[in-house]
Amino acid sequence: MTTDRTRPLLPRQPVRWHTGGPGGARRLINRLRARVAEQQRLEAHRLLEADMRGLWREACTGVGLCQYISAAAGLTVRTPRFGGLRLTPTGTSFTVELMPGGEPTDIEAHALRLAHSLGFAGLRVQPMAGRWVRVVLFDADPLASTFALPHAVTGRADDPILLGRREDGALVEHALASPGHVAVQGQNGSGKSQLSYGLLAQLAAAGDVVIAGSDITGLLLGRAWNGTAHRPWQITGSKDLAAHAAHLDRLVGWMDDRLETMPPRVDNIAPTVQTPLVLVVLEEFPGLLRAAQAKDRKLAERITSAVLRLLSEGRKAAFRVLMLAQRFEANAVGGGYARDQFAVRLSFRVPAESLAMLHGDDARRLGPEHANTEPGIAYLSAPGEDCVRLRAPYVGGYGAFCDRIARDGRRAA
Ligand SMILES: Nc1ncnc2c1ncn2[C@@H]1O[C@H](COP(=O)(O)OP(=O)(O)OP(=O)(O)O)[C@@H](O)[C@H]1O
Repeated sequence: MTTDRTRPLLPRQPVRWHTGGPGGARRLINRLRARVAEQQRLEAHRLLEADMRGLWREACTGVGLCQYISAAAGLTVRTPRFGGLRLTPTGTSFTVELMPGGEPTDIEAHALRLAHSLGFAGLRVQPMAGRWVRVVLFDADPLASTFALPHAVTGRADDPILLGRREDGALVEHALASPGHVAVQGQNGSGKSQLSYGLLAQLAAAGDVVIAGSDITGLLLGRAWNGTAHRPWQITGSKDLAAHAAHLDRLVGWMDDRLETMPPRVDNIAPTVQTPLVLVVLEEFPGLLRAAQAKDRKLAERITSAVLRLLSEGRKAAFRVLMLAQRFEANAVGGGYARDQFAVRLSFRVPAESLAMLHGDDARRLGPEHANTEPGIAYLSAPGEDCVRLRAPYVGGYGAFCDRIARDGRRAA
């Protein structure tokens, strides 16, 4: 038997790598390089994660999203716990455990300032299982790019029309037949007209919708609608304000007829071709009221009371109001009661105070940033949509709107 001790000493052989020839050597080197690259990537990820964890903690403390805990060693700060960082080709996100008693809205409330502290343009919070949420970071505002209104039109009042696109890319729609008047506010050049062009262009062809209303500017309603079935129900211009009051009275009369002739056991008229949904558009309504007040106080009261009646009783009679104003101050739109009647509320760029006025105190935190937002970006509050930020579709210039109405506007029978 040969043991190690008895085995004859052989000359030392050089170590040989079994690489399978020159091609095999290249493969091996490539594998080693890939492994080194992967280790470097993991190390870089670990360092970035540690940086982000530190920044998150500092940012949360900075905005007051923290709890101070008194321990034997002194005062410590607790912030929502950073979990893991995820880097994908589509973006950066990380998980966070909410603090005891915390809600995702606590993070949303400071979204912009937290995102800026982390070096990003914005963030969104996605609830996960249990107390965990995912914080998704944006390099650029997802609503920064314009999107064109598709060429589709709705055929019926209960078909949804497009209001805009949310930050996550989902489309926000609204069926006019669903109960609820629509309020739109925004400073000059903030995007009210574009939104209105889009809404009216989508509805212009519907057989069971009449687009009526008052427009002192004569741009949204009026000339563009010549030859359509809608035009006789529209009044424009600022010369004859009494005509606006008379026209609104006429619409109230139409509503009253419907309420009086409501079939038994029915308390809500469903729009049909015979009893169409009447969309009463009030373009720059505070301007109409101001002009009427300057002329004759009684005229302003008459206009206010007609609009109040349309707002408070219109829903049952298939009347909906779309009111546009720079600011929805109570005294500018016919009082706080009038303002309360709007279920769907959209705010383009407005001062922070105006945002809270239309969307409630919860919207106050969004005010400073929204006061400088780009044209076309709005906050929407509606049943099922709690102060959602969206981008309204872009129709094009005024000419493009006129072309759409000329092409799609329902013709008089
Ligand atoms: N949804 C949008 N997408 C892209 N650009 C928009 C959008 N809305 C508005 N804009 C840009 O902003 C400009 C002003 O918009 P718009 O005329 O709708 O504002 P407005 O609030 O109606 O202003 P005013 O009260 O002066 O009539 C448009 O000409 C367009 O360039």
